[in-house]
Amino acid sequence: MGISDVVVNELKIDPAYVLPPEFRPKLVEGLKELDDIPVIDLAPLLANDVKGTQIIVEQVAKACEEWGFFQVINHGIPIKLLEDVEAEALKFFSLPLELKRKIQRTLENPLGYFDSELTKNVRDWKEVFDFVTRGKLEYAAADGKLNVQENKWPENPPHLKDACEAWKEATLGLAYKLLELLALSLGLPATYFNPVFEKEDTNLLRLNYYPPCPAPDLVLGVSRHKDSCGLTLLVQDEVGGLEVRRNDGEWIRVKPRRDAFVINVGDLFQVWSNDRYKSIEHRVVVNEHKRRFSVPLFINPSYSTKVFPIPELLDAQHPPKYREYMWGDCLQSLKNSNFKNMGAENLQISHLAINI
Ligand SMILES: O=C(O)CCC(=O)C(=O)O
Ligand SMILES: [Fe+2]
Repeated sequence: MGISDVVVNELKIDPAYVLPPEFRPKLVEGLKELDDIPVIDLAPLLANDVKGTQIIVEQVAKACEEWGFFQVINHGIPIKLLEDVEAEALKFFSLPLELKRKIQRTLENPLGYFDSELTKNVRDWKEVFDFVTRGKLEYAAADGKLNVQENKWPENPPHLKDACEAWKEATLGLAYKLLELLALSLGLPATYFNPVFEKEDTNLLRLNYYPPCPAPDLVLGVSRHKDSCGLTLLVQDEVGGLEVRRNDGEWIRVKPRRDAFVINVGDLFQVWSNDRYKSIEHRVVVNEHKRRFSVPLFINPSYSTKVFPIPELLDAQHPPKYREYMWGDCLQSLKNSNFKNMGAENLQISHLAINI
């Protein structure tokens, strides 16, 4: 029995949470807070200032090339909407487990409450509540059968749904503005991505609740991963814990800002941009004393969307680096691997890379 096993036993932590030593977080020491991810001020965009918006587009391009992550401020979304979501979420996550499990995620329907998500086959120190922004997911499975997965709202607290719906409306508006900035930053027409996301999107909104943890050096709130989606818009509370892997391999803590959204491009933008933009690994460190909340919105296309490098960005010097894949396959693989240990990685875009 190793030292960490003794600690795990003494702390009575389920070993399913405990990371292999090479993936454990370094706490405090080694934290590079000075080198923070870029912060982009959206005020000129909201004021329809054309010149100012052009500067934002350039900032977005640079941030996506260098970091894959940035924060936006002056985004126009009232903080009150977030406070309402957090207050209702706290009421929900404080309920006894058996009540929360009434709307538990299942293999058939991945929406609702879940406290046993796996990332990289290790259990995350978190509880989540998931819902899709369309109210339900509807798609034809591989055998042609129609699959319908409806949102599951708890009876208690009664206002969770209203608070989440108001948040959803506001953040979807911001997401569409960001998609336009991303299109422009790649030299494409502003509305290039709209058709991909307007029809039958599979957007997911998640409430992440990270309880205090007696052994934050042995576990993670979310293990290292890349978001397979198009775009993630995330708000976090003041506790902090989100870490982003810089291109030299160093983990950088994102300084929490109440007035900001943390934005990252997911795997879809890496493939569409043919590697110009990178989907970056990130993880969540938990806190011994404080609980933490975060609310990510994952912007996803329709189930049947075919994903491949954008032809306008390719030429003889820039041949495609990825084979085409269907977004729905990715979604399915992710759903299964989050739910149980498949003994292998879920579908990654690196599996689709063309070796040039
Ligand atoms: O809680 C956070 O800050 C990040 C969560 C995350 O990366 C995810 O849910 O994909
Ligand atoms: Fe993530």
